[in-house]
Amino acid sequence: MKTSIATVSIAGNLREKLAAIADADFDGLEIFEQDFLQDAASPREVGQMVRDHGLEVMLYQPFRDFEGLPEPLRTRAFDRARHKFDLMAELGAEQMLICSSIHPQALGGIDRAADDLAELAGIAAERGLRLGYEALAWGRHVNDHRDAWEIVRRADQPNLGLILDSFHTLSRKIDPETIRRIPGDKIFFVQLADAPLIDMDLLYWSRHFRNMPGEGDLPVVDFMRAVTATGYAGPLSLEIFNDQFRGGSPHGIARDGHRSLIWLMDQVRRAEPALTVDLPAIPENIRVQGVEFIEFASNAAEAPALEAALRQMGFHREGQHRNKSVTVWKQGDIRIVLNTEETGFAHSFFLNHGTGVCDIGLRVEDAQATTARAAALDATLFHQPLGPGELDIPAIRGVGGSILHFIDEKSGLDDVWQVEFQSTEQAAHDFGLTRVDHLAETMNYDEMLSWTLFYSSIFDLQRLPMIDVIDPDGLVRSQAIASPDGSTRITLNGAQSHRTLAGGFLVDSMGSAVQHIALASKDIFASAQRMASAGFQPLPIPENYYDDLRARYGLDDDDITRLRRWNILYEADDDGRAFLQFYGRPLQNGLFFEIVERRGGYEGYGALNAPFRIAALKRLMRGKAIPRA
Ligand SMILES: O=C(O)c1ccc(O)c(O)c1
Ligand SMILES: [Mg+2]
Repeated sequence: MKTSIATVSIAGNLREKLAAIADADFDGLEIFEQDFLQDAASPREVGQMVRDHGLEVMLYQPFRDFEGLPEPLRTRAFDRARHKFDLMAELGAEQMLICSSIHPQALGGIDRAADDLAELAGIAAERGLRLGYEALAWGRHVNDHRDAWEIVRRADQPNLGLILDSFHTLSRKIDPETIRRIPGDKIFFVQLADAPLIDMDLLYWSRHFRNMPGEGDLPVVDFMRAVTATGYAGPLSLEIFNDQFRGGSPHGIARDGHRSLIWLMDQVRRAEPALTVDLPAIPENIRVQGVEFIEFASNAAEAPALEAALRQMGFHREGQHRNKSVTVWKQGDIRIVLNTEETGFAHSFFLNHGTGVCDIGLRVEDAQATTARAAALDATLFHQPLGPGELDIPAIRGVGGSILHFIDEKSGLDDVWQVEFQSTEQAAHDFGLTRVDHLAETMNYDEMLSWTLFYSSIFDLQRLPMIDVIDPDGLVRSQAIASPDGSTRITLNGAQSHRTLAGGFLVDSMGSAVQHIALASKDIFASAQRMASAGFQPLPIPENYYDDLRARYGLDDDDITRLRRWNILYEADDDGRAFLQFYGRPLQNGLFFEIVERRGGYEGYGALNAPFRIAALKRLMRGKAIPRA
């Protein structure tokens, strides 16, 4: 499989783009005219720069407003094309994209367009160049790949073919199955882009909101299945116009793009096994069976506050690491690891971010298969020297400088608690907390798509619709991803301003990701009561909230009294499913715990309650001197 990306898709000047594209392992690129005109180097030098990076110029684009023009515009359009052909020769580009005309004077007619393109193809053939014709979704006369194909077919020139772009086809809801009828060798180039489903003007949508395959809502897998079925064997090229990407990290965006293409073709192969996909075999999306552990990095001065908070929530110190200053705290199926080592990864995390979650252990069926898939999807494997008797647990780098470890039963990695730890305390009691319900990770808004793609391409984690969380000082967008059985849930919260609670956390923790940890209770009222008697102080929720709640759900006085008594927030749907939650007070760096109970399989996360929670936290934090849990 040959991969390519249009220079327009990433930030930076042309040289930065080339470096990032080469680094991300693409085979080639589409040179966008603008990128190249802005560079000081001559076309010949630019061509050499591309080849010096080990890349190939796979397409020169775009050539606009060519077909269907009346004279004298028609002659001028041919002159313009000749000039571009000269330039392409210098650049070493053999193929040009012609997009369907939007010229106000362009005349319609399939044969007229076919005649113009056939004549131009003749001129291009003398120079050994190929032309590809693409239907823009907003083209004046041609805006459907079926019409573009009919024009190419009638023009009947060996060096004239069709260019398909998933955005133009899918944004107009044209059935991608229609592509299967086109001969693969007449498709000269394939451009890929996804996009979120937003009802807006096609041109505006295309120029600002495209994103990588798998980051949006368009049926890009169906599109590529149809393309693959034609026998098309040319490059797969990303052409992403996106406002955030233009200002993002060139390397990060290029890596995401490469990842998205591998994800896409892996999905194509799984959806339609009869197709031939030129991609090495990789394990399928990894099913996550839950969170095995959450590891905090801390130090001797800060750890006691966290230990006190754990005790107040009903955890006991179950084990002490045999070689290291690491303890494990347990309740139900929840394990929280506290690492106060003065060397190694956790320590460097602590130095960078302060006390925070440096490592998450996920339960999987096969840890080796997990890192194999992650590596194939361009994730970075993580290793650290092992101490005596320690297990080699596969790991990769995750969000916010943290690590993801993979624990399986198959290779005995789930024995780590017996092998590496000495048992210290027996459970005297528990407060009814059973498992990790979800982890809430905070990031800059601009990084959300990237981390969503990271999780959903490697794992079998599905995106729920994105929601807006209203912070009094700005908007936070929240993207939940969850395993199909709900055993693993992560919310990715994108902060657009440092004045939001989430944004403030990013500043204070120097970009740490896990801002809060939600633990599931089997009976939230019982847990709240027992935690309170152990000294746990919940986040106080104001009276107004409960007045509103009574009206919203028609709850009776007893219900309201009980909820208010324990500062529990409530959300429900029309089918009687409900979500109950309360929060602890922020610990070091603003990290906090949440206790939740899901009734009847409720799938949400309390979005309606989030503004109340945020306001309450901000009131507390403004009062400074945050009581330590
Ligand atoms: O937005 C545009 O003008 C434009 C240009 C060239 C393309 O290949 C495309 O898909 C869109
Ligand atoms: Mg295109």
